[in-house]
Amino acid sequence: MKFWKYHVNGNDFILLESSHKMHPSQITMLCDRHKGIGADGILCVAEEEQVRYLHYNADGSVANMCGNGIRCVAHHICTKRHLSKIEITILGQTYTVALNDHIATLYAPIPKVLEENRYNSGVNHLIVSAYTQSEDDNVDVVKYRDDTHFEMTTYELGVGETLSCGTGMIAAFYHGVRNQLLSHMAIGTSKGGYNLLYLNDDSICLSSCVHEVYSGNWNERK
Ligand SMILES: N[C@H](CCC[C@H](N)C(=O)O)C(=O)O
Repeated sequence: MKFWKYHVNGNDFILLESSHKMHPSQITMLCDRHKGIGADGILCVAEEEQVRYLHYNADGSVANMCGNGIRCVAHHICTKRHLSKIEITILGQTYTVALNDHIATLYAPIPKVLEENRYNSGVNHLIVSAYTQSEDDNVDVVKYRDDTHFEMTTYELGVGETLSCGTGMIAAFYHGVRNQLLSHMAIGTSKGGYNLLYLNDDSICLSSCVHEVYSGNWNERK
């Protein structure tokens, strides 16, 4: 089966044009960085009139949303269909992504505030200043540098530490704005690179470069 390898700021994915459910053992094998292709997750894209996709974490679990993965899907489809904007559905929720050259902008709804430092920006994020373990949340260790800059390290459910996280960026940015630590536009940096974030009346824009690294054939073994 043909696959494409994508990343946004080092959060990397194997993209498959397939609507078949995958078995966890196939997922862990493909995401294995020594014995497989190697990735933080798999994006299974069903190309109907409305583009839908499923996001699998490297451990085989399903993620409800991924701010970086959805921008890789958008890049893939927009490039193929010569579009500059697309709507993509993941588990019944539809998001808009715009593509300008290789820069993808996700228009995400304002995160739900679950607790003072817990948000749902598609998936749950706990915003902390020093690492704490959580079974139910992605954990973002955030340092707010000044009112337009913050730095973040994310420990993701189903993956572990990643080089960047889109929904984490959105949650950390919104937390910063709510607590008067950030203005309505900021740059969020993680080990893998940076995003530009902007707060509108009813959405948060998240912009960064998407990279298609290579494509190849996966030899499915029985
Ligand atoms: N890397 C993703 C988040 C995936 C979250 C996932 N690991 C989970 O909650 O299961 C992002 O860019 O938003």
